[in-house]
Amino acid sequence: MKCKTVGLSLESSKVGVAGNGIIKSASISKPFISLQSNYVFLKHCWDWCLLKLMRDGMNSRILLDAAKSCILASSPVFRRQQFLIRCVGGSTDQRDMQALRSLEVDSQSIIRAITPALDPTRHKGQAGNIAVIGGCREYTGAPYFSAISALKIGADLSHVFCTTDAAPVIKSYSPELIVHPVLEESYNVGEEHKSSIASKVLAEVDKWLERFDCLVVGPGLGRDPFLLDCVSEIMRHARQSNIPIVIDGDGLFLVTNNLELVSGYALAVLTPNVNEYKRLVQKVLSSEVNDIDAPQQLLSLAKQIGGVTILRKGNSDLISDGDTVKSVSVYGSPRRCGGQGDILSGSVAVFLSWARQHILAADSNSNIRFKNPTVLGCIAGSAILRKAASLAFSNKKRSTVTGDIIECLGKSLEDISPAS
Ligand SMILES: NC(=O)C1=CN([C@@H]2O[C@H](COP(=O)(O)OP(=O)(O)OC[C@H]3O[C@@H](n4cnc5c(N)ncnc54)[C@H](OP(=O)(O)O)[C@@H]3O)[C@@H](O)[C@H]2O)[C@@H](O)CC1
Ligand SMILES: Nc1ncnc2c1ncn2[C@@H]1O[C@H](COP(=O)(O)OP(=O)(O)OP(=O)(O)O)[C@@H](O)[C@H]1O
Ligand SMILES: [Mg+2]
Repeated sequence: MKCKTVGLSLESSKVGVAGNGIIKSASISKPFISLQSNYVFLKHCWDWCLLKLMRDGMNSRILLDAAKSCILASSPVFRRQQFLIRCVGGSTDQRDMQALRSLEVDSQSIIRAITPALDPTRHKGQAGNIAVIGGCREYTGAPYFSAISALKIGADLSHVFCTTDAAPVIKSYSPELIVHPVLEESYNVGEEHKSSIASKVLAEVDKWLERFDCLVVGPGLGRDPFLLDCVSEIMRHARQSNIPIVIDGDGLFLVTNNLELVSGYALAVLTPNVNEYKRLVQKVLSSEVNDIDAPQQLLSLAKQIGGVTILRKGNSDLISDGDTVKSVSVYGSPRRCGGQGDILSGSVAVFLSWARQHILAADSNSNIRFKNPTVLGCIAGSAILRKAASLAFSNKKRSTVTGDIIECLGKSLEDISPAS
C-alpha cells in the first residue's frame, strides 16, 4: 500500500516528508503511541506528531479523524494540526474544528478561581473535610495515597474508613489521617451476624457523614460482596445528604454492576482508568470503546447514567457531565506506576469541594464560564496531578513512584495559585 507521511515539529512548526532529516531523527529518538484504524496511523509524542496517510485516504474526513485523535493527545498538537492539514491540502468542516478546539480547557484559570485564599478568619474544616471509603486486607496503599493527597493539596481534614485489618497499617503510614476501622469482609463475619454488623457499620459512618464535603469511594476497597453491600448503603445515605461522591477503583466495579447507586446523581464523579472505562461502556452502552469518537462516546455515557460526571483517564484526561466535554492534556509523566489514579481521586475531591464553595459564594468576579462543580473539580484535579507527575519525573526519572508525585502536589499548586 502506498502512503504519504508528513511530520510536524511542535517547536518550530516545520513540516517535512518522511525520510528527510526532521522526521527521521524524531522517529528514531522518540517512541510513539499509535491509534489503530485501517487507514490512519497517528503517532504522537510531546515534541513531534506524525500523520501517516494512505493514498486512498487523502480526504478531509480522514484528516479530521486524525485531528480528533490528535487533540486527545495534546493541545499544542491541536493548535498545530490545522497547519499540518493545510500543508497536505485537506480541508475540514469549520464547525467540527471549533468543536475540537473547545475541548481543551484553561485549567490554570480554573484552579486560580476556585482555590480559596488562606484567610486567617477561616476555621479548621472550611478548606475541606474529605473521607475515603477504601482499604482492605490486600490494598492499604491506595486509600492512603488518596487521603494524603487531599491533605497535601490543602484540605483541612482527611478520613479513611477501611476494614479492621487494614486500619493499623494505614494509621502507621501517617499520623495526619483519621482512620476508622469499621468495614468488615465476609471472611471475618459469620452468616448469622451479617445483618447486625452491616447496621453497625452504617451507624459508625453515619455519625460522621454530614461533616464531609466529599466522599471518595473505592481506592483499595476490594470486591468482597458483603463489604460492597455495606458500601452501597453508605453511598445511598451520602446521596440523600447531597454529599458529592468520587468513585474510583473497586467503587467503579460496584457501581458498574449497580448503576442505580449513581444514576441521576449530579454530584457523582466516576474516574475510570482504561479497564474500568471499558467495563462501563460495555455495560451502559452495550458497545466497545471508540477511540476515534471518544468525546462523543463519553458524552453519551455520562448522559445515559443521568448526568453524572465522568473523568476518563488516559494520555489526555477527558471529562464530561453529559452536557459538555472537556479535555486536560497538561504534560504529565511517562511513568505509569500504580497509585496515580488514587492521587487523582483525592485531588478531585478537594477541588470539587472548593468549586462548590466558590459557586455558592456567587463571586461576581468569577471568570469561570461553566458552573458544574464536579466538572471544575475534575479539571483542576487532573491538571494538578499531571503537573505534579511531570515535576516528580523531572527529578526522579524512571525511579519515580507515587510518593514522589505526592511530594510535588504542593509545588504544583503553588506555581499556579501562590499561597500568599
Ligand atoms: N498500592 C496500592 O494499594 C494500589 C492499589 N490499587 C487498587 O487496586 C484495586 C484494583 O485496581 P486496578 O487499577 O488494578 O484495577 P484494574 O485495572 O481494573 O484491574 C487490573 C486487573 O486486575 C483485576 N482485578 C482488580 N481487582 C481485582 C479484585 N479485587 N479481584 C479480582 N480481580 C481483580 C482486573 O480484573 P477484571 O476486573 O477485568 O476482571 C484486571 O484484570 C483498586 O482497589 C485500586 O484502588 C491501585 O489503585 C494501585 C495502587
Ligand atoms: N498514557 C498516559 N499518558 C500520560 N498520562 C496518563 C496516561 N494514562 C494515565 N495518565 C495519567 O495518570 C492518571 C492516572 O491514570 P491511570 O490510568 O494510571 O489510573 P489508575 O489505573 O486508576 O491508577 P491507579 O494505579 O492509582 O489505580 C490520569 O489522571 C492521567 O492524568
Ligand atoms: Mg485506579
